Amino acid sequence: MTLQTSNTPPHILIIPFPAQGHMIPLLDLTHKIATTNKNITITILTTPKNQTFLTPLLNSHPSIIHSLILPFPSHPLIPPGIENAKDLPNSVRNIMLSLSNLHHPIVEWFHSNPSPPNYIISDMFCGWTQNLASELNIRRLVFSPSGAFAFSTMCFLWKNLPTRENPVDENEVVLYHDIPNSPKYPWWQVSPLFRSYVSGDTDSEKIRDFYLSNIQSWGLIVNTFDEFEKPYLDYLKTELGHDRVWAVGPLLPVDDSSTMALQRGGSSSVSVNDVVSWLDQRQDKTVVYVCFGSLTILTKDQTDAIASGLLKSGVHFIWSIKEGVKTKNENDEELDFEDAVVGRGLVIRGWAPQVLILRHKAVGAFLTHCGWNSVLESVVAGVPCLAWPMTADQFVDATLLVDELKVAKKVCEGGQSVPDSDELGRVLAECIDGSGEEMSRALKLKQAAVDAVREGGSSNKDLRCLMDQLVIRF
Ligand SMILES: O=c1ccn([C@@H]2O[C@H](COP(=O)(O)OP(=O)(O)O[C@H]3O[C@H](CO)[C@@H](O)[C@H](O)[C@H]3O)[C@@H](O)[C@H]2O)c(=O)[nH]1
Repeated sequence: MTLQTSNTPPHILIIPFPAQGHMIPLLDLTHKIATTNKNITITILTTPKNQTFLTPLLNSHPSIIHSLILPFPSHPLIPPGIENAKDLPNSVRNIMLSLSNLHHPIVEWFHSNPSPPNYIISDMFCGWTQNLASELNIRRLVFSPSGAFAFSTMCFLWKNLPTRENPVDENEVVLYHDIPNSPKYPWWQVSPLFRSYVSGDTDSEKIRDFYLSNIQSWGLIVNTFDEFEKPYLDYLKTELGHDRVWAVGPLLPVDDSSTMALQRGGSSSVSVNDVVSWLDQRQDKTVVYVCFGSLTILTKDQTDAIASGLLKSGVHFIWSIKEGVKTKNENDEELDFEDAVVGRGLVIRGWAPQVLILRHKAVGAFLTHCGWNSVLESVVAGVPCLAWPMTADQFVDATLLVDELKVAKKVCEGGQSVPDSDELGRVLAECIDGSGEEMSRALKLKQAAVDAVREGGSSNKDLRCLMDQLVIRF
């Protein structure tokens, strides 16, 4: 590829995927890039309903970062007004397909721009931007909000297209034979995006093309760090056939009182001061934080089992949950769960200030679905996890935490599974009694994460190396 050259500093077009677990880390990366090189110009592509998520970033870097707002392309299966997976969690695949129709509007914008971008950095769910970058004669870097292990499994699946011998056996094992440690998972734990692939189907082939395009991208930026996932980062370099793989994580704001930290992915639905003062009244490492990310919708049975497990455990807890939870008192009368646990539990309906909660010294464990951002946030906080992987990359993430690094215990698995509330209550009580070895390992891992992003640390070096490449190559 012969690139256009210019004397002006580079201009980067950032294309996030509209789901909180994807937008949050890419916006964190954008913040880091803008902080590292103040001569750069950055444009972030968004659609009208997602633009508010950019506000803290635009306010922090008004002369560097700008937004490009394009209408959300309609899709027959996405109701009008829905532009973010958080509002329709099962729509991720359709949103991927729909967003690819932004190709032409972006080409038009590019050609009308006096200083158009020299690079695209786009989410791994926006594989269509690889063709876009080729057409514009610029380079694309794919951003993985998932870890290197998870990204490796996705490359493997879409390249090799493993199938089942018995097409109705959900337990048939998929062996990722060339990935380090030769991991294997039953079919039902394989990415649903891959499981929905039907050879020859137009949309399925588009999704496959998106993933194969990720593999062809000029560079790969992963929200992870060397000490956490080195074998998988090395594997990716071999697999992609080049060294332009940068591990720049954990991409978390360092200062938790900054607006960037407090408004990650949305404003808290409760007063942050109230949450902090509630936590301040608890002893160190006695509170369990419960949250399953931005997309999980628990069934009633799951919600009831968690509520009952929390009641039986006797632990202090914060539970961030979308739906309301009911329970019964000793007279068998129904009441709001939050009213039944006053003094012991805080129920946050909506959006919780997760990073701030995890970093509070009162928090001793995190019951999580193992979404990659939650994983990194717990690692940075030094909080051991109780893992309940449900879907997507979460089984792979749980393997890393539970089996490889041993900083978590598995309590349940599967998006439809319902834990036994007695057992859950017992594990919840045990996890904060100080007897587990997970805590000391979690503290060591925390140190490694903190060191990675420190001046001279592996992620800090990778970020600088990435920035140098962007400036020099341009
Ligand atoms: O009340 C809440 C709930 C969530 N969060 C934040 O939202 C993000 C959630 O991200 P993550 O933990 O990764 O979960 P998901 O939202 O489920 O993320 C999707 O995207 C991730 C990155 O690819 C994948 O690892 C997950 O499996 C996938 O479900 C985290 O930063 C949380 O701190 C809050 O701040 N408050």
